Amino acid sequence: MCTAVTYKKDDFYFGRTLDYEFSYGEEIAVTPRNYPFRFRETGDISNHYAIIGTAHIADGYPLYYDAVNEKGLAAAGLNFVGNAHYREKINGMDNVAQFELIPWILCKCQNLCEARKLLEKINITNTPFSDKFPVAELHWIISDKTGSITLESVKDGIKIYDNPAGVLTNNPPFDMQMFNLNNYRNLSAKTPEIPTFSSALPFSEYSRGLGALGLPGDLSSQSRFVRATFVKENSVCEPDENSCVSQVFHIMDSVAQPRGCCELKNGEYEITVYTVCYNADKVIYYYTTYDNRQITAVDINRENLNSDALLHYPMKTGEQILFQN
Ligand SMILES: C[C@H](CCC(=O)NCCS(=O)(=O)O)[C@H]1CC[C@H]2[C@@H]3[C@H](O)C[C@@H]4C[C@H](O)CC[C@]4(C)[C@H]3C[C@H](O)[C@]12C
Repeated sequence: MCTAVTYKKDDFYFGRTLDYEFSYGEEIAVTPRNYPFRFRETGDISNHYAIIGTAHIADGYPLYYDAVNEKGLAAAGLNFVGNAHYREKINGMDNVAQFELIPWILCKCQNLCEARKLLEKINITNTPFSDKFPVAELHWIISDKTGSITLESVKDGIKIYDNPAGVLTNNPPFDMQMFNLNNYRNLSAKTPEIPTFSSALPFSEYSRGLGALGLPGDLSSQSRFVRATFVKENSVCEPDENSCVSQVFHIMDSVAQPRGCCELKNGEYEITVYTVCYNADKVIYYYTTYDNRQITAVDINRENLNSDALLHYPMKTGEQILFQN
């Protein structure tokens, strides 16, 4: 399972948890403006917006899972198993392989408005990167400070939804996730003053937090969608950078997976492998990993963005505990 969340304060933040039973060996990859991107069907792009994100690097190519470009446009791919459906090449369309989608959008578009326009002719193809990598069944959230959209390629064709929640998890399709929120419209951060259940019974306010009783606490995708949306919508924080970064990690912690609670058929456990929070305005990548809870950062502005050489930083995965005595 995975969850992506956006957060707007003075700056715009974009975060995601990557939940899985193993790691593909991801790194923080900075693609500078002159790195030549070779797209299988739409040609080469040798000059583009610089990109920072999480990627598995294969043969010198960044296979991005999530990323933001230097203009503040962000995107993330999340599992959409059983629903994602990609096609063969179609003449007259922009034929983009599933693994090319994030770089293709972030290379070309500086904001969500441009991304919407670009996606008008998209056909996501089932071309694998190589024999080593099966095509990943994903759907995507694409966001900037003005809002978010969800992109799904299903049997019926391409679906592009406005995403007013600014949240994405996994199955079911996005329109069903949004509809399901209706079932939780009574939830509140405040405890209701007057019980609506009955005026004849002696209800007591025996605990704080009663307003959100019924918020689903499990790890299913639909429950994480509701929970992340509720926590995000009720989130309160100061506008400075450290407070916002901390708050976005808190929102994502509300849907994180501790080892042991989600056992798979093969006896393995799904865990939150890493959590990333991008400041999309300042283009800084903040992350934690399952075993390294200290926030670590990579700032794109410290790199030579006019270069043509892909840069990558391995994630720091070991716990860093600060002893105070
Ligand atoms: C497994 C990841 C998604 C995690 C997730 O959504 N988990 C939820 C599980 S579930 O639905 O609830 O069961 C996805 C997100 C991005 C994916 C990677 C990116 O798409 C980049 C390449 C694409 C290649 O085709 C396959 C390898 C790969 C390196 C992908 C491996 C894997 O499918 C990743 C890492």
